[in-house]
Amino acid sequence: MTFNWFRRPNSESAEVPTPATQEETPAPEATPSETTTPDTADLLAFAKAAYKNIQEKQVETETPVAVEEETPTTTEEVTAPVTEITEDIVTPTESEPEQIETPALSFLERAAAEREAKQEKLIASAIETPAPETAIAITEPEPTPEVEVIELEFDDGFVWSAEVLAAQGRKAEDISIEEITWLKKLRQGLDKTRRNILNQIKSIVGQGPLNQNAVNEIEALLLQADVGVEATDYIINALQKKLLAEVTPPEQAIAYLKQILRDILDAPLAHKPPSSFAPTKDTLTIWLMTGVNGAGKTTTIGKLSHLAQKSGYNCLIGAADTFRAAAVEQVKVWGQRSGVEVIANPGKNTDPAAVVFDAITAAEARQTELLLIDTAGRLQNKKNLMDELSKIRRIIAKKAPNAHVESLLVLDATLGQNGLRQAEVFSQAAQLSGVVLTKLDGTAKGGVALAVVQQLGLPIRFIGAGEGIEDLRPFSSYEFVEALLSG
Ligand SMILES: Nc1nc2c(ncn2[C@@H]2O[C@H](COP(=O)(O)OP(=O)(O)OP(=O)(O)O)[C@@H](O)[C@H]2O)c(=O)[nH]1
Repeated sequence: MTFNWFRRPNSESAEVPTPATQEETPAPEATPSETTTPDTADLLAFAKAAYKNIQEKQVETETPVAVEEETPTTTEEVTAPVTEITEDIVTPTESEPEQIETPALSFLERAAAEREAKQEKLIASAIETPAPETAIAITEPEPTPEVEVIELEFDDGFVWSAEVLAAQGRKAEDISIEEITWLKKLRQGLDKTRRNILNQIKSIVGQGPLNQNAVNEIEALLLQADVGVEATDYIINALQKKLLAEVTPPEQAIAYLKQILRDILDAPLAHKPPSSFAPTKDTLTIWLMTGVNGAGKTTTIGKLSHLAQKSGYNCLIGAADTFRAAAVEQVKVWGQRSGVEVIANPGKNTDPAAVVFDAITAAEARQTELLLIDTAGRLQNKKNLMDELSKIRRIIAKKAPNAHVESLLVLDATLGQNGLRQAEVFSQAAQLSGVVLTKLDGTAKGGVALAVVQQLGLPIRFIGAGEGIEDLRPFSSYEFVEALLSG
């Protein structure tokens, strides 16, 4: 059965109820790990049962259990599109009615239908300037992405990951090797932040009532972890309220600290319906991917398209970062790797809105459920960026009025507070609805996640913890905080 990562039981968008998540926790004393987690011996038994179950499944299927690929170093080897269609794009006019054919046809028939549709000039759009180029390239993916087996090991990381899943009410028989592998990666990725800074905070908080010195120390450590001034103030105030007033046993104090961090991370979702974010089957969802060059936008699009494919969604990529020539090539490489088609316009200086237009046409013809759109990371100035993004939004609103649209900002965690300054420009330009935090592996600035949420008021939707195609998953505040403080 296909495992839907976007609706994973312990992710925010889950539809499956979790018996003891942080949202349902009335007080810090009753966090998942304290209420539902059995004692250590039981947890070990749980981990062993999960391990045995995964082993048995592996024997049954005799197929590789996880995917991991080398990041390609050059684009040339794989960029040649399998199919390239060159055609005239008839510039749509404002006055003509919109008619889009979405038949279930073979690939060639669909391509012909698209051509015909355009030739008949039946498509209206909000493109203000005509698309200068006259060719659309559809990079068809190779049939199956490469796979590589990941060894199943019953090690410390496995036990920790199983414990985190157990604490969220998961059953040993439902746990997959991929979930374990991801949690191990997350824990490893946050290792530096945890070791350098948060372990010290944990030991101070665990020592009993906070005196002023302890408060000052915690404050300095949080700032070092790039938690940011606002989130640090919030944490300190909340800790002081609780820990100055009462004598709290160390475990409870730490549980309280974890609760505070989760509260910050979950705050932007407080008034949202739980399943509002995951793509819905049989309807079109469009995610506009924004962010400065180098943040990991292209890589994220590749990883998301792979995740969408394996979660059972029809996915398509629109290469609308036409500002930088190499960006289109890079996105094509990722399309090849994840087995997802890329809609691009091969000419130079093409209108990104025209690419979006073509991508939506293709998405409608192919019954695409998730369309990922790459956008330019750098334009001459903020106004250009705003103009371009709003033009893209207008095209989407006109051409796909029923699509569910989200705008995600890709942020490089290693930049810490500097990344946030860039983020503010995008948040003014792009009507952002969430953040993808990349490169959490190997940085000591993992605390920036808290700053992002507190300062931008945006939820983190995905996190990246490595360069491989499997190294990005939906964000879970519970798992993140556990990896940060108890990994
Ligand atoms: N360690 C690590 N590296 C990452 C992660 N995500 C992306 N990268 C690396 O960051 C670099 C930049 O990623 P890109 O996806 O090319 O970034 P971009 O934002 O599309 O930038 P341009 O390609 O310049 O437009 C690449 O070397 C990626 O492999 C991550 O989660 N962890």
